[in-house]
Amino acid sequence: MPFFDTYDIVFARGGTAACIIAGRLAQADPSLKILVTYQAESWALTLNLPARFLNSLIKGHTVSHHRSVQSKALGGRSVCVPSACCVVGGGSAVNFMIYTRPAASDYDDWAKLGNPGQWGSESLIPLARKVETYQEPSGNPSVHGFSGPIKVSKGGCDTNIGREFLETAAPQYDKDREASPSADLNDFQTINVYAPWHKYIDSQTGKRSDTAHHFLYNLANFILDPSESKHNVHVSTNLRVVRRNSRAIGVEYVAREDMNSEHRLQPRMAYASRLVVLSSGAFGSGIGSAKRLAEAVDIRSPQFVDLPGVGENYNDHNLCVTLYLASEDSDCLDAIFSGDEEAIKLESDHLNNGQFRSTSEGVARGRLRASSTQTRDLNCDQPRAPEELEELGPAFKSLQAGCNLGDFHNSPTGCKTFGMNFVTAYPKACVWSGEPESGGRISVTSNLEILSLIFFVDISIAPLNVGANTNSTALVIGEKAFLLIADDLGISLKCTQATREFKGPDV
Ligand SMILES: Cc1cc2nc3c(=O)[nH]c(=O)nc-3n(C[C@H](O)[C@H](O)[C@H](O)COP(=O)(O)OP(=O)(O)OC[C@H]3O[C@@H](n4cnc5c(N)ncnc54)[C@H](O)[C@@H]3O)c2cc1C
Repeated sequence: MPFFDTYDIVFARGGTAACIIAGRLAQADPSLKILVTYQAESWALTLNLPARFLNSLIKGHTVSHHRSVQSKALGGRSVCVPSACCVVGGGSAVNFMIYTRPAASDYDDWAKLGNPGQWGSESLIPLARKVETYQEPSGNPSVHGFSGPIKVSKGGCDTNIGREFLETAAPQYDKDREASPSADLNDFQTINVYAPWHKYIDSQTGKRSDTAHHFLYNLANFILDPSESKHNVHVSTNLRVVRRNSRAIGVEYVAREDMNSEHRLQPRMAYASRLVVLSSGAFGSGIGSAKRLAEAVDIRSPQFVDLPGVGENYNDHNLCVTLYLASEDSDCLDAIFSGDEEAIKLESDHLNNGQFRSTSEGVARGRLRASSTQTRDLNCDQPRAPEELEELGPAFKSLQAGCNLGDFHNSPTGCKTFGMNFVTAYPKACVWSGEPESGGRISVTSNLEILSLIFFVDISIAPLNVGANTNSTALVIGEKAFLLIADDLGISLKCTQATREFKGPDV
């Protein structure tokens, strides 16, 4: 016999964007009963030591690996695309913490696609400021925020290897571009400069700054244990969105406390009286073309909406990592990556501040389709136009030149370069194609007893990929969605509820 609970708002999965929305809603109206569901037992609690960011990737507990079909453009190889999986805070809890924002024109392109006034840079840059505390006193206040929950800093220290790169790469080997330790690559305008990358790291605590810690765990009315009913914001494990006829009515889940009890794996039903928010990142949303999903081997669950464009314009972003021999005294993370406990202890508070330039973004395209509940058909092959590859060429070359300098750190075997791809989005206007003016909202209001809306909010609603890493855009989407949802539900934006520094069992 299942248990039943009724909440005002139920989140199916809680990644970067979802934690912002849940946290802001709880702050705006502390009486709201909110449930955030996610799968399995991974909390962001123990993932906030920056220097160990590769651990979450390697272990595979918090990241799923999607392998593409073999691609001619990659010489017959396939790429492996990691994606946050089964962790509260999603990508913000497991990603590489690199703070890169897109050009303002990227957001303006979204507006031009039929979303005027709501999704251009004029509306979104204030939200990018709102979400952050930029811990550089020299930061330009027209583009950076100084009182938001997410902390951005240099990560604690400059490295000798990064300094040397800046001192030699541009002046000697890439005379077309400047190098400046103080240039701001994240002012939505600056391009073509060598400068340090900032990180989502709090310079005061030395810890990762993720949305789980700064929007959920620190809420005064948040608890880990939903059986303490006086609290209003809960997180629970293992879920399945349940629908009745054409409506989402809530989420079926297995509660944390049931995992080890006699009720083990007994499903509970969490009804949503006002809203279900589906926020599963680029690989998890489960929406798309009805025809394609019907073709998939074992996907039998009925669809809420038929959105044929979804998945057909997958964009990845490329990151070129150049390997070279460095002198023994270089600051690096090798000891930490190889598990040296002493080095881990020493470095526990700070991620070294690597400084390198990434190549152009968003050049590989393809498609991403569910082929069963377990597998996805990820194809990164088409169209990878020759002119796009040409764009990458000079970037590869200048990276190689910059890293293979006789007077810098010479590699006797020559420089080896390899490409890495990380998940960003499959951004063919999956939600906006239906209702551009509604900005990410799909209304399923017919004959409702309980639920009025289901809201899809994550990086996959971006109608075009951005020329940057995507966490900053997921943060902005979260802030924007909060405003839209609050407006829909008639929630006042006046914040009344206190937040606190999270004092949980972290590292
Ligand atoms: C390894 C890695 C490194 C990255 N590095 C950077 C970086 O340095 N800088 C940057 O700006 N961006 C980076 N990103 C990208 C950035 O983290 C994402 O763009 C951002 O997190 C997207 O937010 P979202 O809210 O759309 O979805 P997510 O944060 O991905 O949240 C989706 C949620 O759905 C859940 N979920 C999805 N599918 C399933 C499933 N099948 N079962 C159970 N749960 C599921 C996940 O647990 C997660 O909580 C990185 C991403 C990865 C994976």
